[in-house]
Amino acid sequence: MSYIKVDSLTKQFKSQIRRTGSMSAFKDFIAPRHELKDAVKDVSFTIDKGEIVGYIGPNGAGKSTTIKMMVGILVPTSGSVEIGGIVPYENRLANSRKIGVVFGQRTQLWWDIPVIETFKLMQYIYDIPDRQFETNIRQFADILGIDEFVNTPVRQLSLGQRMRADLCAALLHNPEIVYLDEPTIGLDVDVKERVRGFIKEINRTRETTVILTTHDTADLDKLCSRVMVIDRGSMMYDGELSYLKRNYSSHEIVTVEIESELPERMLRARFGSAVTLDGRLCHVRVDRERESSADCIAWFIHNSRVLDVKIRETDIDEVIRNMYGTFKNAERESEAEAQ
Ligand SMILES: Nc1ncnc2c1ncn2[C@@H]1O[C@H](COP(=O)(O)OP(=O)(O)OP(=O)(O)O)[C@@H](O)[C@H]1O
Repeated sequence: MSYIKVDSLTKQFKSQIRRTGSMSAFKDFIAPRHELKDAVKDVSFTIDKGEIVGYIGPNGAGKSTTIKMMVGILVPTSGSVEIGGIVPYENRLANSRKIGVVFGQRTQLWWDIPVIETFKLMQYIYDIPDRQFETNIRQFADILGIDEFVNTPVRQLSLGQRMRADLCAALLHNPEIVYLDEPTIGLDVDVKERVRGFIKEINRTRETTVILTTHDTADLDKLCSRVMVIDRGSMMYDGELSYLKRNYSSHEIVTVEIESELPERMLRARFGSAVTLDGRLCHVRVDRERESSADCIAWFIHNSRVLDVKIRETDIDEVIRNMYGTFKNAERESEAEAQ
């Protein structure tokens, strides 16, 4: 049976319509006009216990609004949410014991006190037994490497240190679900890896359900096999990440390091403007409709001594743009057929 059930969820916000023309500001002040906008429109999905699901979409798509209804901060205009038998916005206290939340751009830690004191406050608020508290701190400190700054006041932490402390704080009470909003934004590569490793480990060992919003393709690759894509409030896709990438990723960037530089003329003759040169590094934008990365690499191997090869896939925002473009074209075609 599904652990999270979201059914026909809709949230409308009232926003003011601004007039234009003479005296518009005055008219807006005297007689404001409003309209209702759907931030989330008829969204339905279910999630099983222990799943890691990526919830992705462009800015303003409706991700945070959905999450806010799932954590109980916002009440839906219509539709429903049920999490482990609890309706979050009707029973916020019971729901808050089940969930942990991390927002990459904000912190829930107390700014002026050392990290460990913040953790102790969490222990008090959630009434965490000493043994659980100590075991968790030890385990989280090991994976996240927080020992070195656990006595430092939060305001003196770097972004990467703060994010690790935030993750730790959000999981001390053993929540059944964690909502992670851009947990790796702005972090360096090592810290990103630590954070991803931690999320994976918590999911594997504790069966914690993870709902992750991110614009970082690597987060999705490393953590989620299932993604839900929302755009303009509506669910566009719910399924395998691999399917999405296979079908809507238009290109890859192949970077080849060669032992000695090739003549630019020769590279242009083969790849045209798709190649960018950076000394012995050649970056080629491979259009997947026209050729494969393997063909591109084979050409370099044939014409030079190749030292290293890296392939970078299309980022997730572009995948979504491509998907959205395909849907729009299909819509236009079916409208044309109907006429
Ligand atoms: N309190 C509010 N009042 C009015 N409109 C709002 C409110 N909160 C969100 N919106 C609008 O609802 C839409 C969805 O916003 P939401 O924050 O859910 O998007 P998002 O997908 O989380 O975007 P981002 O990736 O930028 O965080 C946007 O058009 C936003 O302007």
